[in-house]
Amino acid sequence: MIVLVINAGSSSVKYQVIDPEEQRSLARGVVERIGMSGAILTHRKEGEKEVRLSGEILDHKMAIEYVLGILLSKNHGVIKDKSEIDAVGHRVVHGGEVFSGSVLITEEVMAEMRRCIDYAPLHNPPNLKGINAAMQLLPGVPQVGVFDTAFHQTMPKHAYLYGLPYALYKKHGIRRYGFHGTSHRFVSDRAAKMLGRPKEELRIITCHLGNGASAAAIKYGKSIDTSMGFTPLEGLMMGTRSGDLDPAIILQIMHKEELTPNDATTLLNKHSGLIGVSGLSSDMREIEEEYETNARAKLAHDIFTYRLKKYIGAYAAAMGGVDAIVFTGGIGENSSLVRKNALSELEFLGIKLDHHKNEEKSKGERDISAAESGVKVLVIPTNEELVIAMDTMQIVSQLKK
Ligand SMILES: Nc1ncnc2c1ncn2[C@@H]1O[C@H](COP(=O)(O)OP(=O)(O)O)[C@@H](O)[C@H]1O
Ligand SMILES: CC(=O)OP(=O)(O)O
Ligand SMILES: [Mg+2]
Repeated sequence: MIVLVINAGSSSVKYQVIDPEEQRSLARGVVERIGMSGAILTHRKEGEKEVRLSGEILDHKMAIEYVLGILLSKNHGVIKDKSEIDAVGHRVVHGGEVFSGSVLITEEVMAEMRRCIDYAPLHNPPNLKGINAAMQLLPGVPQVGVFDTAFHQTMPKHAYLYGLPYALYKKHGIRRYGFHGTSHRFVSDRAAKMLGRPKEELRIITCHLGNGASAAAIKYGKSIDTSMGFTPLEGLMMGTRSGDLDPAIILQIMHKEELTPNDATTLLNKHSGLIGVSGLSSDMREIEEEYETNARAKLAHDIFTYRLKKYIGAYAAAMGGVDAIVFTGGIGENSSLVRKNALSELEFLGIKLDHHKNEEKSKGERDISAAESGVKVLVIPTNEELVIAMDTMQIVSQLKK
């Protein structure tokens, strides 16, 4: 089986061609600068060198057309005919309260997704554009939606409601939804497998640390709390997003700096976090390069890890204990300094790193806890695209029955 996985953002489309039966990726890439001058397609066929093409790509449909073109091409392609694509799996960021699992995309599902636009005005419209484009370009091919919010639909009410008038929840759906669910689900399942224990027995804290970052408390296989909220802005500090702050600050800076709601949204989402504090970069690698020499880079890093530590403590409390902590995402998988600082002085919770293992530059799944640690500390590379392809395969094979 061949599944095309699509993650459509506002000006980019990431894609991957996956054989879910073999759990193998055949090709992957990204189209960037859609609708701007000088769009770029970066494509890599498995086992080959990356290629870059540029052109004018006006919209998401053209982007996916371009992608299909390269997938069919003689030199860099992986299929001979469009009909070899059995299904398309789409990342959809916001599924509201309607979607607690992946679904076959129908007209009704599309209508529900459109209703969720209000909740995720930055994310859902491009996701829908990607779906519409794929439907037009691959007519008759089943399309599946996999939601960032779905895995967190198991949170209890006391975890997902804010201390706001209850009517706002009823009227406008104001509540915590949580995101990165596909990743939290995948790495918590992998963690249980690594530990050789059923997930129904385990309390796991998963830390997805990429450009966006979130932590989740997974108790006995279910998400019971997570740090992102109504939108992906809440919780941990991120590359360009503030994470938690006193909401009164927003009103105050809008007033003092004469900002419109749009300006404030941009300030909090694009100019805050690591880049805002350091004035240097949103990229953790660049922050770490100057950790010893640049006080603001160190400060940004320290805020990042201090806040992560606080969430780990909070989620251990929320679950009445913790059996494993998982680090994933570009930062979680690669930064030994983030892992070391976030877990420092947590011995009282039974958490003890093996510093040698933490520093090892290996890729892949690994246990980096000390032998005597009561809590396992695991590094597990995430693979959201594989999960999307697997869910897509499962839903499509049920269709055939
Ligand atoms: N070796 C490394 N050390 C520290 N940070 C790293 C390393 N490699 C990648 N990162 C960081 O990972 C982040 C990107 O994570 P990734 O999961 O790829 O992002 P996205 O959320 O866009 O998928 C960046 O901040 C990058 O600096
Ligand atoms: C929902 C979200 O924050 O996604 P990303 O990490 O891809 O920005
Ligand atoms: Mg990622």
